[in-house]
Amino acid sequence: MVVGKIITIAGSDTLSGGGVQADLATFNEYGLFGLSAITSIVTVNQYDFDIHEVPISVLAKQLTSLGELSDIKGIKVGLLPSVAHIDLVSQFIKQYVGRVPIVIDPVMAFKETDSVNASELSTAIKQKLLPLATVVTPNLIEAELLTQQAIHSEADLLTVAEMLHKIGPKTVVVKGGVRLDGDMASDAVISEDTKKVIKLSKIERPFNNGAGCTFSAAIASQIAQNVPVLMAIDDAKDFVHHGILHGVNLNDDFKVGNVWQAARRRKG
Ligand SMILES: Nc1ncnc2c1ncn2[C@@H]1O[C@H](COP(=O)(O)OP(=O)(O)O)[C@@H](O)[C@H]1O
Ligand SMILES: Cc1ncc(COP(=O)(O)O)c(C=O)c1O
Repeated sequence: MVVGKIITIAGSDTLSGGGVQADLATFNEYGLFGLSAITSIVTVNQYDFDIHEVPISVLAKQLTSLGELSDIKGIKVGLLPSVAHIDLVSQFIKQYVGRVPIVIDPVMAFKETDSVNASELSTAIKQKLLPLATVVTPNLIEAELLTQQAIHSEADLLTVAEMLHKIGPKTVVVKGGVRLDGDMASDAVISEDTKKVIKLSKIERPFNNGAGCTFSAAIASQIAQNVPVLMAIDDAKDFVHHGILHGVNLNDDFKVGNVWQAARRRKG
């Protein structure tokens, strides 16, 4: 058996909740070999975090290395810290469009990102990345930034997902997650012939750092291996649910712990 190769282009999370670390762990669980280009290094403690951008020339060299590899099965994109990073990654993934699935997780909902920067990033993501995407997976705040619409209900999730679908991605998943009120973690799914909300019970233990990265990496892993996209989304939801349920406590002071990607396999 030959193991398939998949690429993540994302930030490094020093505490391994999200980012490249979550993506690689997820790819491994789905039987793929993950390769990575790092866009930024995120340092975190319980009070704050900082995004240290990787210079554009260094990201370009990583992408050149990855571009020389054969038989890539899919690409997942996470945190891109500036418009210049978005431009470069957009150029890179254009060569793969129509050949392999491309999953874009438009990571922007860092509290420290000021609104000017968020609005610049959001405009660039809409123009340069969403039209290239097989699947795009914004969380509630990112979907609000991308559409300038407030989201308060499942109906709102569906409305903004439809707005984002018109920009060009084949499938849109807007994640309500813990941010939407209610007992359920609900996500809206829109594609050409689908309009639905998927939901599982909301887990109260706050071990969901990395939930979004893990969810989109799980979708990418499956569609890279020809699983139909709607089945891949349902399975990714189950995968991340187990990961939150059996998440990793960092220390007693941290309010949030990490998703554990091996949870479904190890805990069943
Ligand atoms: N506490 C939770 N209980 C159950 N599912 C959750 C919980 N938090 C997030 N999810 C689910 O995990 C996935 C990732 O969502 P979310 O955490 O909103 O993304 P992000 O990490 O990008 O903010 C979604 O399917 C969401 O519904
Ligand atoms: C590099 C990086 N990307 C993305 C995220 C977002 O993670 P999540 O999956 O919780 O949205 C984080 C969070 O710490 C991160 O450090």
